[in-house]
Amino acid sequence: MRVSIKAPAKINLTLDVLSKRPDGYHEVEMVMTTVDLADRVDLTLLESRDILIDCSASFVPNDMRNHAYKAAKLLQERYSVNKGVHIYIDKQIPVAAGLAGGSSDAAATLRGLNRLWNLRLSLDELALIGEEIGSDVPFCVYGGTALAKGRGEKLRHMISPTPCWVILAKPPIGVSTADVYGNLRVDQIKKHPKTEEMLQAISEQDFSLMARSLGNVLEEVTLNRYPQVRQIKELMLESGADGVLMSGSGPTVFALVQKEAKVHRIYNALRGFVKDVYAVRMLGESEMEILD
Ligand SMILES: C[C@](O)(CO)[C@H](O)COP(=O)(O)OP(=O)(O)OC[C@H]1O[C@@H](n2ccc(N)nc2=O)[C@H](O)[C@@H]1O
Ligand SMILES: Nc1ncnc2c1ncn2[C@@H]1O[C@H](COP(=O)(O)OP(=O)(O)OP(=O)(O)O)[C@@H](O)[C@H]1O
Repeated sequence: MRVSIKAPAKINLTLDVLSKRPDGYHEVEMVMTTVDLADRVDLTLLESRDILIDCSASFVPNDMRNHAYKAAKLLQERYSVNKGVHIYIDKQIPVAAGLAGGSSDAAATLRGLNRLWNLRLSLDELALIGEEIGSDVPFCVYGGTALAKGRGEKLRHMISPTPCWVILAKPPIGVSTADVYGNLRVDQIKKHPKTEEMLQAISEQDFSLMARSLGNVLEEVTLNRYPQVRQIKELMLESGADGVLMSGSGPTVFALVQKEAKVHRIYNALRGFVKDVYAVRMLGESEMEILD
């Protein structure tokens, strides 16, 4: 028996940091949404309790360090499951990019194993388990669009933003999320994003307000360290993007574009500069489908 699950990337439309917590995490307030750039996670039932993992990208760990492996192990132990699984990840989302690729693979594994192992858990129960793997995993369990608080696990689900194009460009550097948060001085943040305006833009389906309300306090940390990220932002804006922002801790930068006619121009301008460029659509929650 086998199930295949779509594991989409996320972008942060806003990312604000409110304080540093005693546990080392940061209290955040951020608006996240899924986009149509996705890994595929194939789960094949094993009659033994083995958890085996393979990935199409050789540089992704294929052992207990993989977030999908952690998800399977946690579920198996928590619910005393006497079956196992072979996990295959067809990697399409760039790694260590600020797009939550590993978190989405873990979330897809939770959703898929819920079916494969017949656990009958709710999405809320899966999200609680996801919290133990990483701060972005609960959001990835549901997908769609949400306001996230706490360390990222407290979610308020929202309708999807008005449809638009998202052009993603990743420079050839990997960024550690822990390093970026570690280099942020919360008391010295110059400009906090206007989260309320972003929420209004989404609920009123106002594209131009959404493009104007983009903001991410981690951007300054990564931009100062990696000038290529700033260059990509400038190139996107010069080529006609309606709004531009770094996603998560970076280094991926995304452009929001309403008119399809502009997409090719921006895509081509970026391809002359970096290899990893994608033009995709935002995803609604109904598209978080199991493939077979
Ligand atoms: C940057 C974002 O991707 C935006 O969505 C998330 O805030 C990070 O989510 P993530 O990669 O799932 O993060 P985790 O795996 O939970 O944490 C990685 C590291 O990032 C830092 N971290 C993460 C989340 C948070 N709210 N505060 C933090 O300070 C911590 O140092 C932590 O050790
Ligand atoms: N299934 C997986 N896919 C990608 N990376 C994984 C996976 N499992 C573990 N990792 C490890 O996690 C690290 C971060 O990868 P990932 O692609 O999830 O980062 P990210 O997109 O920056 O995440 P986030 O946006 O949540 O901070 C990588 O260095 C990789 O070694």
